[in-house]
Amino acid sequence: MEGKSIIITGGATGLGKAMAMEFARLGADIVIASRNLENLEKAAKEISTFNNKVIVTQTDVRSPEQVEKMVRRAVEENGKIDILVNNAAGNFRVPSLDMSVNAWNSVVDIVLHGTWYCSQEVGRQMVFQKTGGNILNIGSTHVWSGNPGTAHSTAAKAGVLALTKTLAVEWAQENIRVNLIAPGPIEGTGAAEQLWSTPELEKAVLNRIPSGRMGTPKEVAYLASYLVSDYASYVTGSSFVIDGAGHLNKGGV
Ligand SMILES: CCCCCCCCCCC/C=C/C(=O)SCCNC(=O)CCNC(=O)[C@H](O)C(C)(C)COP(=O)(O)OP(=O)(O)OC[C@H]1O[C@@H](n2cnc3c(N)ncnc32)[C@H](O)[C@@H]1OP(=O)(O)O
Ligand SMILES: NC(=O)C1=CN([C@@H]2O[C@H](COP(=O)(O)OP(=O)(O)OC[C@H]3O[C@@H](n4cnc5c(N)ncnc54)[C@H](OP(=O)(O)O)[C@@H]3O)[C@@H](O)[C@H]2O)C=CC1
Repeated sequence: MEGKSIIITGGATGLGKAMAMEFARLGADIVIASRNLENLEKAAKEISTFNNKVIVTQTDVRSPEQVEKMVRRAVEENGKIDILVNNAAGNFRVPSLDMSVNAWNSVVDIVLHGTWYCSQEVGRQMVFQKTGGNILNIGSTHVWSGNPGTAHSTAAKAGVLALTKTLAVEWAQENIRVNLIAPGPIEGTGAAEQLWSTPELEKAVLNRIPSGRMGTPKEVAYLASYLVSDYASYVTGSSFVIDGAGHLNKGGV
């Protein structure tokens, strides 16, 4: 990945940070983008231990203007963009019947609209560069299994899956690959804080995973590294589940 310029939204924490660390270890220059500047700067220090260029940009992906600024900054600093990882997301548990309009909108805005704003802006830049490139979206297995309590996130991630397939077909002629990773529960992440913060919930989640454990951020980062690398040069429009067979487990008798 030497010389590659990579933007990772939500790159200061959880899976985003794990991907940023692994891509940096492999030689890439990294741009991490999210809202909390303190988190961004702390993560940048860790990522830069690999001696690469690490840029932070305080960006709310719900704002097309801020996304445009993020892309301009990445191009000014690195001269180009090779890879975008749409990882930023919001989620929390709330019964559908109690969910406020604002609660629905905040998650759909971050997950679906944010992914779209970033993809369109970066896609235009890649076409302008005439270099091709690739986009990796972070989805979720709950698109297929459903997940009571997170209707906003489930619906938005389903939109991201459909967008992945559509852009892969539309932008293949521009040599832009678009793929998706669908993780199941991964330990030590924002999802853990938001979705299984009590021992009871954690146990319920673990009980549904045939592999008997949650995934680790590094395991997701390794899959991401393959997908954004040239080893995956003929892979586009695909989604990759990484969940210890969790979404296949219907309980049995
Ligand atoms: C059995 C357990 C289930 C196991 C499942 C296993 C499968 C795993 C699948 C996981 C898939 C996806 C995972 C993830 O995406 S995890 C990402 C987690 N990280 C984050 O969420 C970090 C970022 N989050 C946030 O910034 C916030 O949580 C938020 C998304 C809310 C956005 O912040 P913002 O500042 O924009 O929003 P507000 O605070 O102003 O709130 C907006 C409205 O939303 C209402 N709200 C917020 N939190 C809750 C809550 N916990 N319950 C109910 N409603 C909530 C808030 O009240 C606002 O609405 P109102 O104005 O009407 O009050
Ligand atoms: N961990 C898991 O088990 C699973 C995770 N996923 C997906 O993996 C990805 C990473 O999740 P995870 O690491 O768990 O969670 P985190 O909470 O650690 O990461 C989410 C990141 O998104 C950023 N973010 C949230 N809202 C915005 C916004 N409006 N603009 C810019 N950045 C934003 C947050 O930073 P800030 O708040 O500072 O903006 C944060 O860094 C997400 O797409 C999630 O849906 C999917 C399935 C399972």
